[in-house]
Amino acid sequence: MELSSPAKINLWLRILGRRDDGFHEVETRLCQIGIADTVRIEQVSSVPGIALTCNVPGIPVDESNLAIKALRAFENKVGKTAGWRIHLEKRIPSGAGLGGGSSNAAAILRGANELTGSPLNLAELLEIAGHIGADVPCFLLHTTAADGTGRGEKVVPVEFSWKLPLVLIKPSFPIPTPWAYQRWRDSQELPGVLYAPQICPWGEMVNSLERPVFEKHRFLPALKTWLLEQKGVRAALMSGSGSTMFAITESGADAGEVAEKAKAWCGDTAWVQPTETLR
Ligand SMILES: C[C@@](CO)(OP(=O)(O)O)[C@H](O)COP(=O)(O)OP(=O)(O)OC[C@H]1O[C@@H](n2ccc(N)nc2=O)[C@H](O)[C@@H]1O
Ligand SMILES: Nc1ncnc2c1ncn2[C@@H]1O[C@H](COP(=O)(O)OP(=O)(O)O)[C@@H](O)[C@H]1O
Repeated sequence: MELSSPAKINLWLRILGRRDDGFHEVETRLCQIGIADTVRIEQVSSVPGIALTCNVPGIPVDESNLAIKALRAFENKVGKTAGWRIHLEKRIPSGAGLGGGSSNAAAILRGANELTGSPLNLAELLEIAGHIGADVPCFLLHTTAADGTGRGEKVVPVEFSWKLPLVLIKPSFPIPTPWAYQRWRDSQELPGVLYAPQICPWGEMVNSLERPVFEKHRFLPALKTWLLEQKGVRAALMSGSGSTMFAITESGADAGEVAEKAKAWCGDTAWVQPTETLR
Protein backbone atom coordinates (compact mmCIF):
# COMPACT_ATOMS: atom_id res chain seq x y z
CA MET A 1 0.00 0.00 0.00
CA GLU A 2 1.30 3.45 -0.89
CA LEU A 3 0.16 6.55 1.03
CA SER A 4 0.84 10.25 0.67
CA SER A 5 2.28 11.79 3.85
CA PRO A 6 1.89 15.59 3.62
CA ALA A 7 3.81 18.21 5.56
CA LYS A 8 2.11 20.87 7.67
CA ILE A 9 2.67 24.45 8.71
CA ASN A 10 1.35 26.11 11.85
CA LEU A 11 -0.65 29.22 10.91
CA TRP A 12 -0.54 30.06 14.59
CA LEU A 13 1.05 28.44 17.66
CA ARG A 14 0.37 30.12 21.00
CA ILE A 15 1.97 28.74 24.15
CA LEU A 16 -0.36 29.36 27.11
CA GLY A 17 1.98 28.10 29.82
CA ARG A 18 4.02 25.18 31.13
CA ARG A 19 2.16 22.13 32.42
CA ASP A 20 3.01 20.02 35.47
CA ASP A 21 3.99 17.14 33.16
CA GLY A 22 6.73 19.28 31.58
CA PHE A 23 4.84 19.83 28.31
CA HIS A 24 3.37 23.20 27.32
CA GLU A 25 -0.32 24.04 26.85
CA VAL A 26 -0.77 25.30 23.29
CA GLU A 27 -3.38 26.55 20.85
CA THR A 28 -2.39 25.93 17.26
CA ARG A 29 -3.82 25.67 13.74
CA LEU A 30 -2.10 23.07 11.59
CA CYS A 31 -2.60 23.23 7.81
CA GLN A 32 -1.42 20.55 5.40
CA ILE A 33 0.59 21.81 2.42
CA GLY A 34 1.54 20.62 -1.04
CA ILE A 35 4.82 18.94 -0.06
CA ALA A 36 4.53 15.25 0.85
CA ASP A 37 6.54 12.15 1.55
CA THR A 38 5.45 8.81 0.10
CA VAL A 39 5.04 5.96 2.59
CA ARG A 40 4.88 2.34 1.40
CA ILE A 41 3.78 -0.35 3.84
CA GLU A 42 3.12 -4.05 3.26
CA GLN A 43 2.69 -7.20 5.28
CA VAL A 44 5.26 -9.69 4.07
CA SER A 45 4.96 -12.59 6.51
CA SER A 46 3.49 -13.78 9.76
CA VAL A 47 6.96 -13.85 11.31
CA PRO A 48 7.12 -10.72 13.54
CA GLY A 49 9.55 -8.03 12.37
CA ILE A 50 9.75 -4.61 10.72
CA ALA A 51 12.14 -3.80 7.86
CA LEU A 52 12.39 -0.04 7.28
CA THR A 53 14.19 1.65 4.37
CA CYS A 54 14.43 5.35 3.58
CA ASN A 55 15.81 7.26 0.59
CA VAL A 56 17.48 9.90 2.79
CA PRO A 57 20.66 8.99 4.68
CA GLY A 58 20.69 10.36 8.22
CA ILE A 59 17.04 9.55 8.91
CA PRO A 60 17.11 6.81 11.56
CA VAL A 61 15.76 3.43 10.37
CA ASP A 62 15.80 1.91 13.85
CA GLU A 63 13.20 1.90 16.63
CA SER A 64 13.57 5.68 17.03
CA ASN A 65 11.92 6.27 13.66
CA LEU A 66 8.38 7.54 14.22
CA ALA A 67 7.10 5.19 11.51
CA ILE A 68 8.33 2.18 13.49
CA LYS A 69 7.08 3.70 16.76
CA ALA A 70 3.65 3.98 15.11
CA LEU A 71 3.60 0.38 13.88
CA ARG A 72 4.73 -0.94 17.27
CA ALA A 73 1.99 1.10 18.99
CA PHE A 74 -0.57 -0.21 16.49
CA GLU A 75 0.44 -3.85 17.06
CA ASN A 76 0.34 -3.37 20.83
CA LYS A 77 -3.17 -1.99 20.59
CA VAL A 78 -4.57 -4.74 18.35
CA GLY A 79 -2.63 -7.46 20.16
CA LYS A 80 -1.20 -9.01 17.00
CA THR A 81 2.22 -8.91 15.33
CA ALA A 82 3.32 -9.62 11.76
CA GLY A 83 6.24 -9.22 9.38
CA TRP A 84 6.17 -5.74 7.82
CA ARG A 85 8.14 -3.88 5.19
CA ILE A 86 8.07 -0.05 5.20
CA HIS A 87 9.73 2.37 2.79
CA LEU A 88 9.86 6.13 3.32
CA GLU A 89 10.43 8.27 0.23
CA LYS A 90 11.23 11.56 1.95
CA ARG A 91 10.74 14.98 0.36
CA ILE A 92 9.94 16.85 3.59
CA PRO A 93 13.14 18.13 5.23
CA SER A 94 13.77 16.74 8.70
CA GLY A 95 13.89 18.85 11.87
CA ALA A 96 12.10 21.54 9.92
CA GLY A 97 8.94 22.22 11.93
CA LEU A 98 6.99 20.71 9.00
CA GLY A 99 5.90 17.56 10.83
CA GLY A 100 7.56 15.12 8.45
CA GLY A 101 8.15 12.33 10.95
CA SER A 102 4.77 12.89 12.58
CA SER A 103 3.04 12.70 9.20
CA ASN A 104 4.85 9.45 8.41
CA ALA A 105 3.66 8.00 11.73
CA ALA A 106 0.05 8.89 10.91
CA ALA A 107 0.36 7.34 7.44
CA ILE A 108 1.64 4.11 9.00
CA LEU A 109 -1.27 4.02 11.46
CA ARG A 110 -3.76 4.52 8.59
CA GLY A 111 -2.03 1.95 6.37
CA ALA A 112 -1.59 -0.75 9.01
CA ASN A 113 -5.23 -0.33 10.07
CA GLU A 114 -6.50 -0.65 6.49
CA LEU A 115 -4.25 -3.63 5.70
CA THR A 116 -5.59 -5.55 8.70
CA GLY A 117 -9.28 -4.96 8.15
CA SER A 118 -9.64 -1.68 10.08
CA PRO A 119 -9.80 -3.13 13.61
CA LEU A 120 -9.42 0.37 15.14
CA ASN A 121 -11.79 3.33 14.81
CA LEU A 122 -10.67 6.94 14.43
CA ALA A 123 -10.88 7.67 18.16
CA GLU A 124 -8.62 4.69 18.92
CA LEU A 125 -6.15 5.73 16.23
CA LEU A 126 -6.11 9.31 17.56
CA GLU A 127 -5.40 8.05 21.07
CA ILE A 128 -2.40 6.02 19.90
CA ALA A 129 -1.21 8.93 17.74
CA GLY A 130 -1.21 11.35 20.68
CA HIS A 131 1.32 9.15 22.46
CA ILE A 132 3.66 9.06 19.49
CA GLY A 133 3.89 12.86 19.18
CA ALA A 134 1.83 16.02 19.53
CA ASP A 135 1.74 16.60 15.76
CA VAL A 136 0.66 13.07 14.77
CA PRO A 137 -3.13 13.18 15.39
CA CYS A 138 -3.84 16.08 13.01
CA PHE A 139 -2.77 13.93 10.04
CA LEU A 140 -5.42 11.31 10.84
CA LEU A 141 -8.40 13.64 10.39
CA HIS A 142 -10.29 13.83 7.08
CA THR A 143 -9.68 17.57 6.76
CA THR A 144 -6.51 19.33 5.61
CA ALA A 145 -6.54 21.64 8.65
CA ALA A 146 -7.01 21.12 12.37
CA ASP A 147 -6.97 23.10 15.59
CA GLY A 148 -4.81 21.57 18.32
CA THR A 149 -4.93 22.16 22.08
CA GLY A 150 -3.39 20.47 25.09
CA ARG A 151 0.08 19.43 24.01
CA GLY A 152 -1.25 19.94 20.50
CA GLU A 153 -2.53 16.38 20.33
CA LYS A 154 -6.19 17.22 21.05
CA VAL A 155 -7.33 18.02 17.53
CA VAL A 156 -10.60 19.10 15.98
CA PRO A 157 -11.07 19.20 12.19
CA VAL A 158 -11.25 22.60 10.48
CA GLU A 159 -12.86 23.20 7.09
CA PHE A 160 -10.10 25.33 5.57
CA SER A 161 -11.11 26.93 2.26
CA TRP A 162 -7.98 29.03 1.66
CA LYS A 163 -5.53 27.91 -1.03
CA LEU A 164 -2.70 30.13 0.18
CA PRO A 165 0.45 30.47 -1.99
CA LEU A 166 3.53 29.87 0.16
CA VAL A 167 7.29 29.91 0.06
CA LEU A 168 9.05 27.57 2.49
CA ILE A 169 12.64 28.40 3.44
CA LYS A 170 14.52 25.94 5.60
CA PRO A 171 18.07 26.89 6.61
CA SER A 172 20.64 24.11 6.86
CA PHE A 173 20.37 23.79 10.67
CA PRO A 174 17.56 21.70 12.25
CA ILE A 175 15.93 22.71 15.55
CA PRO A 176 15.07 19.98 18.09
CA THR A 177 11.49 20.54 19.30
CA PRO A 178 12.28 19.82 22.98
CA TRP A 179 15.07 22.43 22.95
CA ALA A 180 12.76 25.15 21.62
CA TYR A 181 10.01 24.52 24.18
CA GLN A 182 12.46 24.27 27.09
CA ARG A 183 13.89 27.72 26.30
CA TRP A 184 10.54 29.44 25.77
CA ARG A 185 9.85 30.65 29.32
CA ASP A 186 13.17 32.45 29.91
CA SER A 187 13.58 33.80 26.37
CA GLN A 188 13.32 37.49 25.39
CA GLU A 189 12.20 39.26 22.23
CA LEU A 190 14.92 40.84 20.09
CA PRO A 191 14.52 44.57 19.34
CA GLY A 192 13.28 45.51 15.87
CA VAL A 193 11.85 42.04 15.09
CA LEU A 194 8.14 41.43 14.48
CA TYR A 195 6.72 38.88 16.95
CA ALA A 196 3.23 40.37 17.23
CA PRO A 197 0.28 38.61 15.55
CA GLN A 198 -0.08 39.40 11.84
CA ILE A 199 -3.79 39.98 11.27
CA CYS A 200 -4.87 38.17 8.09
CA PRO A 201 -8.27 37.13 6.65
CA TRP A 202 -7.42 33.50 7.51
CA GLY A 203 -6.48 34.29 11.11
CA GLU A 204 -3.96 35.92 13.42
CA MET A 205 -0.56 34.50 12.53
CA VAL A 206 1.78 34.24 15.52
CA ASN A 207 4.26 31.67 16.87
CA SER A 208 5.37 31.77 20.53
CA LEU A 209 8.41 29.62 19.69
CA GLU A 210 9.95 32.41 17.59
CA ARG A 211 11.08 34.10 20.83
CA PRO A 212 13.44 31.30 22.00
CA VAL A 213 14.51 30.19 18.53
CA PHE A 214 15.28 33.70 17.23
CA GLU A 215 17.47 34.41 20.27
CA LYS A 216 19.86 31.65 19.24
CA HIS A 217 19.47 31.57 15.44
CA ARG A 218 19.74 35.23 14.40
CA PHE A 219 19.51 34.19 10.72
CA LEU A 220 15.80 33.50 11.23
CA PRO A 221 14.66 36.94 12.47
CA ALA A 222 16.77 38.49 9.71
CA LEU A 223 15.05 36.21 7.19
CA LYS A 224 11.58 37.05 8.56
CA THR A 225 12.31 40.77 8.36
CA TRP A 226 13.65 40.41 4.82
CA LEU A 227 10.61 38.39 3.71
CA LEU A 228 8.20 41.01 5.08
CA GLU A 229 9.95 43.64 2.94
CA GLN A 230 9.44 41.66 -0.33
CA LYS A 231 6.81 42.65 -2.89
CA GLY A 232 3.83 40.33 -2.81
CA VAL A 233 4.48 38.93 0.69
CA ARG A 234 1.39 39.17 2.94
CA ALA A 235 2.84 37.52 6.06
CA ALA A 236 5.86 35.54 7.27
CA LEU A 237 6.18 33.16 10.24
CA MET A 238 8.30 30.31 11.55
CA SER A 239 6.53 26.94 11.38
CA GLY A 240 6.28 24.91 14.60
CA SER A 241 9.63 24.72 16.39
CA GLY A 242 11.45 25.62 13.17
CA SER A 243 13.76 25.99 11.45
CA THR A 244 11.46 26.54 8.45
CA MET A 245 10.27 30.10 7.86
CA PHE A 246 7.30 30.45 5.52
CA ALA A 247 5.89 33.45 3.66
CA ILE A 248 2.33 33.71 2.40
CA THR A 249 2.18 35.62 -0.87
CA GLU A 250 -0.51 37.37 -2.91
CA SER A 251 -0.21 34.86 -5.77
CA GLY A 252 1.59 31.77 -6.95
CA ALA A 253 3.64 33.93 -9.28
CA ASP A 254 4.75 36.06 -6.32
CA ALA A 255 5.68 32.89 -4.46
CA GLY A 256 7.89 31.84 -7.36
CA GLU A 257 9.59 35.23 -7.50
CA VAL A 258 10.16 35.40 -3.74
CA ALA A 259 11.56 31.86 -3.83
CA GLU A 260 14.14 32.86 -6.47
CA LYS A 261 15.13 35.98 -4.51
CA ALA A 262 15.33 33.93 -1.30
CA LYS A 263 17.72 31.43 -2.89
CA ALA A 264 20.01 34.32 -3.77
CA TRP A 265 19.63 35.97 -0.36
CA CYS A 266 20.20 32.76 1.63
CA GLY A 267 22.95 31.43 -0.55
CA ASP A 268 23.00 27.70 -1.32
CA THR A 269 22.67 26.74 2.34
CA ALA A 270 18.88 26.82 2.45
CA TRP A 271 16.14 24.57 1.06
CA VAL A 272 13.63 26.84 -0.71
CA GLN A 273 10.27 25.55 -1.97
CA PRO A 274 7.19 27.34 -3.30
CA THR A 275 3.96 25.47 -2.58
CA GLU A 276 0.46 26.15 -1.22
CA THR A 277 -1.90 25.14 1.56
CA LEU A 278 -4.25 22.25 0.70
CA ARG A 279 -7.99 22.64 1.02
C1 LIG B 1 3.25 11.77 25.17
C2 LIG B 1 4.51 10.91 25.06
C3 LIG B 1 5.61 11.43 25.97
O1 LIG B 1 5.12 11.46 27.26
O2 LIG B 1 4.19 9.50 25.26
P1 LIG B 1 3.35 8.83 26.47
O3 LIG B 1 4.21 9.01 27.68
O4 LIG B 1 2.01 9.49 26.61
O5 LIG B 1 3.19 7.39 26.07
C4 LIG B 1 5.01 10.92 23.61
O6 LIG B 1 6.26 10.28 23.57
C5 LIG B 1 5.04 12.31 22.92
O7 LIG B 1 6.13 13.12 23.36
P2 LIG B 1 7.46 13.31 22.47
O8 LIG B 1 7.89 11.99 21.94
O9 LIG B 1 8.43 14.03 23.30
O10 LIG B 1 7.11 14.14 21.15
P3 LIG B 1 6.49 15.59 20.87
O11 LIG B 1 5.07 15.61 21.27
O12 LIG B 1 6.82 15.94 19.47
O13 LIG B 1 7.30 16.63 21.82
C6 LIG B 1 8.69 16.73 21.74
C7 LIG B 1 9.14 17.49 22.98
O14 LIG B 1 8.78 18.88 22.86
C8 LIG B 1 8.32 19.40 24.09
N1 LIG B 1 6.91 19.78 23.96
C9 LIG B 1 6.17 19.35 22.87
C10 LIG B 1 4.86 19.76 22.75
C11 LIG B 1 4.31 20.60 23.73
N2 LIG B 1 3.05 21.03 23.64
N3 LIG B 1 5.06 21.00 24.79
C12 LIG B 1 6.35 20.62 24.91
O15 LIG B 1 7.04 21.00 25.87
C13 LIG B 1 8.52 18.29 25.11
O16 LIG B 1 9.82 18.43 25.65
C14 LIG B 1 8.46 17.03 24.25
O17 LIG B 1 9.17 15.96 24.83
N1 LIG C 1 10.00 9.22 9.73
C1 LIG C 1 10.82 10.24 10.09
N2 LIG C 1 11.05 11.24 9.22
C2 LIG C 1 11.86 12.28 9.58
N3 LIG C 1 12.47 12.40 10.78
C3 LIG C 1 12.26 11.41 11.66
C4 LIG C 1 11.43 10.29 11.37
N4 LIG C 1 11.41 9.49 12.46
C5 LIG C 1 12.18 10.07 13.38
N5 LIG C 1 12.73 11.21 12.93
C6 LIG C 1 13.61 12.10 13.71
O1 LIG C 1 12.74 13.16 14.18
C7 LIG C 1 13.39 14.42 14.10
C8 LIG C 1 12.70 15.38 13.15
O2 LIG C 1 11.38 15.00 12.95
P1 LIG C 1 10.50 15.79 11.86
O3 LIG C 1 9.09 15.42 12.15
O4 LIG C 1 11.04 15.59 10.51
O5 LIG C 1 10.79 17.30 12.22
P2 LIG C 1 9.78 18.33 12.88
O6 LIG C 1 9.21 17.62 14.07
O7 LIG C 1 10.68 19.48 13.22
O8 LIG C 1 8.79 18.67 11.85
C9 LIG C 1 14.78 14.15 13.59
O9 LIG C 1 15.62 14.07 14.73
C10 LIG C 1 14.70 12.79 12.90
O10 LIG C 1 15.92 12.09 13.03
